Amino acid sequence: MPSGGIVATHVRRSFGDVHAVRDVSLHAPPGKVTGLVGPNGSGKTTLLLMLSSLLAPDAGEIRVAGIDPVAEPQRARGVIGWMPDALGAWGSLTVRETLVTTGRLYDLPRDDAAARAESLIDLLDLRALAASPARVLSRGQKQRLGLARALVHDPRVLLLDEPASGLDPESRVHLRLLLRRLADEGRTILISSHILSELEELVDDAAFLIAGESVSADRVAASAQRGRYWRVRVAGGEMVAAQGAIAAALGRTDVTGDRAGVLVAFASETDAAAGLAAIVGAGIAVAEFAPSTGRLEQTLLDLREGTVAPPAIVEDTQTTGEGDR
Ligand SMILES: Nc1ncnc2c1ncn2[C@@H]1O[C@H](COP(=O)(O)OP(=O)(O)OP(=O)(O)O)[C@@H](O)[C@H]1O
Repeated sequence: MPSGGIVATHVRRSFGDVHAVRDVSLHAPPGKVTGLVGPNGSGKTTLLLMLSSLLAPDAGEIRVAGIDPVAEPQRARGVIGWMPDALGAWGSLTVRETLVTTGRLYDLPRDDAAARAESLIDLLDLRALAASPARVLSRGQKQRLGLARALVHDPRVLLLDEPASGLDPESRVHLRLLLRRLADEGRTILISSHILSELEELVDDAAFLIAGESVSADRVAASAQRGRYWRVRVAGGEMVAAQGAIAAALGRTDVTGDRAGVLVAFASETDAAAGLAAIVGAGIAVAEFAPSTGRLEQTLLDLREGTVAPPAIVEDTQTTGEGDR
């Protein structure tokens, strides 16, 4: 069993007939931001609740910074910062009062709790809202308060459920930089999300959950290696003509397209590079050539389907490319 950070071994939890978590093993090491990736209902929140000592597993072993949250929940809570997907309770308390009260619940002396609240208000950019009651905050502002609350007792481990949801682009960049800094200080960070484009930019590594089961590292590596769709955008080109020209350049009939470009599946990056050379060699003015999905999204699609799944079509496939004219 690996030590340090978060370690789960064959963890299981059912609710009556619903097997929310069937068999999950994972390791989130200190100093890294680890993503917990899975479709809706795959058991992410149930697992996070067990890791954070708020729900008992039916079977399996959990260690968080070396502590067993089942045997020693209070000790575990002392090292864990938990941010649920929705900020619960205390709507009438202000942002400042929420943080001071949380600090007091973690046994911080009054002055320390007040000082900690002020530094977290600055860290999470909540100064203008410090005296506002929590109930008037927007979803994104509540997310920031939720993260501040999770950090009150300077935890070594952070468990974050959908932390980026509701954040505008600037706040997402801020979150990414903050989480990187917290990880660089040696903290263990586990973040769940099903919005993979958000997670992609935040995490060092990812653990995948499918139908309550963790996916082995070998299977994830194999899925990540498999082919994917690439999107080609031709400079000033008209889409239908570009699609035909690219199909001819590649000698293929399975080339499709959408409003954002022409879509071609390649089995590997090497094949994609050779395909790009063939397209450029045929005199086609390529303005963009990139994978049509992010790495995490592609891996998850592959794990679920067992095949290269076609990407989401941006708009109807037989567009005349009005935007290009
Ligand atoms: N308290 C509960 N009682 C009964 N069923 C539950 C309970 N909590 C979760 N479940 C069920 O367990 C399964 C896993 O739910 P969970 O919330 O852990 O998934 P998730 O991966 O976090 O989903 P999402 O991405 O939608 O938040 C779902 O089928 C859910 O309906």
